[in-house]
Amino acid sequence: MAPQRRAGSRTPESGGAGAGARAEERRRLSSGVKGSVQKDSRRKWLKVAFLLSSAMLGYLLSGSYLLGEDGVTEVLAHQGESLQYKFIEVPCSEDYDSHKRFEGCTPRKCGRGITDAIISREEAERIRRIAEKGLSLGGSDGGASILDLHSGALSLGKHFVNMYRYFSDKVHDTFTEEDFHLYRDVRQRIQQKIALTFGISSSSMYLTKPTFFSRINNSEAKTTHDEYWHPHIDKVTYGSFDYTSLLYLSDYTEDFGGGRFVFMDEGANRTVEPRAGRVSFFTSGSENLHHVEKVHWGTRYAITISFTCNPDHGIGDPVLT
Ligand SMILES: O=C(O)CCC(=O)C(=O)O
Ligand SMILES: [Fe+2]
Repeated sequence: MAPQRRAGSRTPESGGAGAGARAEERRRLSSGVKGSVQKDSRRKWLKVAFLLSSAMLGYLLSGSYLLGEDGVTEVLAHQGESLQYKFIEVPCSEDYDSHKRFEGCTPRKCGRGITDAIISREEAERIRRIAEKGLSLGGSDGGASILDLHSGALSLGKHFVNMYRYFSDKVHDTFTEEDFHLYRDVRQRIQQKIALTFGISSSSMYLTKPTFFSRINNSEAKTTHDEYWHPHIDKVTYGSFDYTSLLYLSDYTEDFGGGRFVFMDEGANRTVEPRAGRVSFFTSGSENLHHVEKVHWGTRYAITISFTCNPDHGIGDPVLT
């Protein structure tokens, strides 16, 4: 080591006064060695700490976890991955206690599921075309337009119209029976997946309203109906919902930027990146508080299909009227 080499070159003495000098030199050498050992071990620890923190940062930035302003952001489903099935159980909130309970349907098990395996990309594209056709009749002045095939509600400027009445002459040229069959088929498959996941009978749950296509772009909001980004609880917002499902009809980062779905948990945001054909479903109480990020560019299409346990709040599949 450099200090020893330097000291060694300066120790030619022997015996007498030289002994004291050597003792002094040994002490100096020994303290030099100790100092250098200490420095060495400090360096080693610094290296270990650096490697550990780099590994941690790498992990956090690897795409599954990111540190955001509100703590940790975890991606539950990346747009680029095809997910067979993923389920995350969360404790049920007490929200269901303040409503009439329907044993065998009202959630006892709560959580979130995501699957890319029950609706194909081709089917998603066909459904998206239904949305495009319908919404081409109207559309909001702001960034969020909806079309509800059941009630006929369609965004038009700053309001809604009943498409079946307002565009009665055009509706039959716009949609086909096949479109409505596809909706029913998709609704049934999602309903079965939800029933299987939560251990309930598919026949104990009913489609409920509103059930709607959404089209979102980055136009400035003109009315509160355009403000889709607020955190909310579906059971509070929509009343009858017990199980919410979302079928995505376009792709995050390919068709639009922003617009991820975010579960807002204490200390963590958990996101679902939209992917055409991806179904995300969850129990509708406050255990699944969520919001949609603002869309920065492009156009985002999705459809909300939800279910209730209360037969009085059930609706039939949309029909071409
Ligand atoms: O489009 C989405 O991802 C979510 C929409 C939503 O939260 C809702 O319809 O209640
Ligand atoms: Fe919602």
